Amino acid sequence: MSSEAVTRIRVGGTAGTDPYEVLVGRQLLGELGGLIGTAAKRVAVVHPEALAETGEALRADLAEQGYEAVAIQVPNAEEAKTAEVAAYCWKALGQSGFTRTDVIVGVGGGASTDLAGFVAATWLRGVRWIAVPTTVLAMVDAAVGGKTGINTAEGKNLVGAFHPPAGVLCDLAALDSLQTNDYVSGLAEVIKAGFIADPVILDLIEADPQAARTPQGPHTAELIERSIRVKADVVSSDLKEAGRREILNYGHTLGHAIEKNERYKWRHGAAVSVGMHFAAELGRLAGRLDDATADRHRTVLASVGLPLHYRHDQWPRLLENMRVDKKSRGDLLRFIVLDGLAKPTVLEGPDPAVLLAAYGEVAQ
Ligand SMILES: NC(=O)c1ccc[n+]([C@@H]2O[C@H](COP(=O)([O-])OP(=O)(O)OC[C@H]3O[C@@H](n4cnc5c(N)ncnc54)[C@H](O)[C@@H]3O)[C@@H](O)[C@H]2O)c1
Ligand SMILES: O=C(O)C(=O)C[C@@H](O)[C@H](O)[C@H](O)COP(=O)(O)O
Ligand SMILES: [Zn+2]
Repeated sequence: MSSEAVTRIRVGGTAGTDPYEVLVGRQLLGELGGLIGTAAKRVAVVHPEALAETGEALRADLAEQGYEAVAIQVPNAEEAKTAEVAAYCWKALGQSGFTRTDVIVGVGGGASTDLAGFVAATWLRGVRWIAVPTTVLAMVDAAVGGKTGINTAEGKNLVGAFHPPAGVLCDLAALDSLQTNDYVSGLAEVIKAGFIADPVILDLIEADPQAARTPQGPHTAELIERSIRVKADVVSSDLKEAGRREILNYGHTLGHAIEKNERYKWRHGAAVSVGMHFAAELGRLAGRLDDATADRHRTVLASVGLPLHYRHDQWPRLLENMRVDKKSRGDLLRFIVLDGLAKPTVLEGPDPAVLLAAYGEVAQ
């Protein structure tokens, strides 16, 4: 992809939802004014501490364009996804007289865009918002599809709303300042998209895993765009997770349980990586998944430096945590597993002995 090229990926527009575009390229912030539109008087830029300069530059730019622009700085990472931080944002909006025609811009990683989207979904029962994701994970997954939310003491993303953005601007230049572990964490969702829908993603990573770990890798834009297309396709057909959208939860049942167990100090992608390893072993032991595809999980995840294992003594706590997973129905645990490469399906109420055996492969 040349530095000038912009890829536009359409999302939604079905079943009464408004369509929007995900733009992938460089120097995309010129698109922001058009997305905000002329009805808005005020714009709130929600950004994490790590992007204080970016947030302020955006605010100043919007102010120059004539908007009453405020920057709302929130904590980095999962510390932003709390009721207290949401309340802080509501207060800032209230104090600036934010009305239904005004617009929120959520800048940052998935934690920031989840929070900003949730604040947009709840303020005045829903205002327009635009996502400016700045991590791989937020570009390929969190900022697309309208799942917004925060965590509670009882679990991950337990409070939230489906509230799609009006547009998503993925400026690849933002990735240059990411720490390596944050970059790599995002690759877990890229690899997820590979296993559930687009195996070319896996081929591209396997061709040069070291290059895939950096924004300078030759396939960065293609990996990001392919993953976005997977997500866009799924959420366009099932925005509110009535069925098919559950496949995007591959690896997340155990992954979210690990995140809660670690008090959200692990990156989401790292936990999902262990969760995908577990889901692969579960699929294998349930007689669904062939050995080669199950083994491929270990090799491709490990090749980019993602974790495969978790503490052996934690199974009872993880099992407890998994009960509040959103795919659970009553006491029935439900997992996404693969029937084969790119053939995701639901495994309902697996035998507890099979679950334990699958965890045995992951435990260390
Ligand atoms: N809504 C969804 O559909 C969806 C999908 C996947 C994940 N998520 C959520 O996304 C979150 C994880 O997102 P993440 O992996 O982006 O982590 P993150 O948002 O926690 O960001 C990681 C760290 O990088 C910093 N950062 C962000 N952009 C930066 C940049 N360009 N340069 C330097 N530092 C930067 C952040 O401030 C943070 O400290 C989790 O809360 C997860 O639940 C949501
Ligand atoms: O968009 C979805 O749907 C997903 O499941 C994508 C996941 O990567 C993401 O982590 C999502 O936030 C998990 O949703 P949850 O409903 O299990 O909280
Ligand atoms: Zn995820």
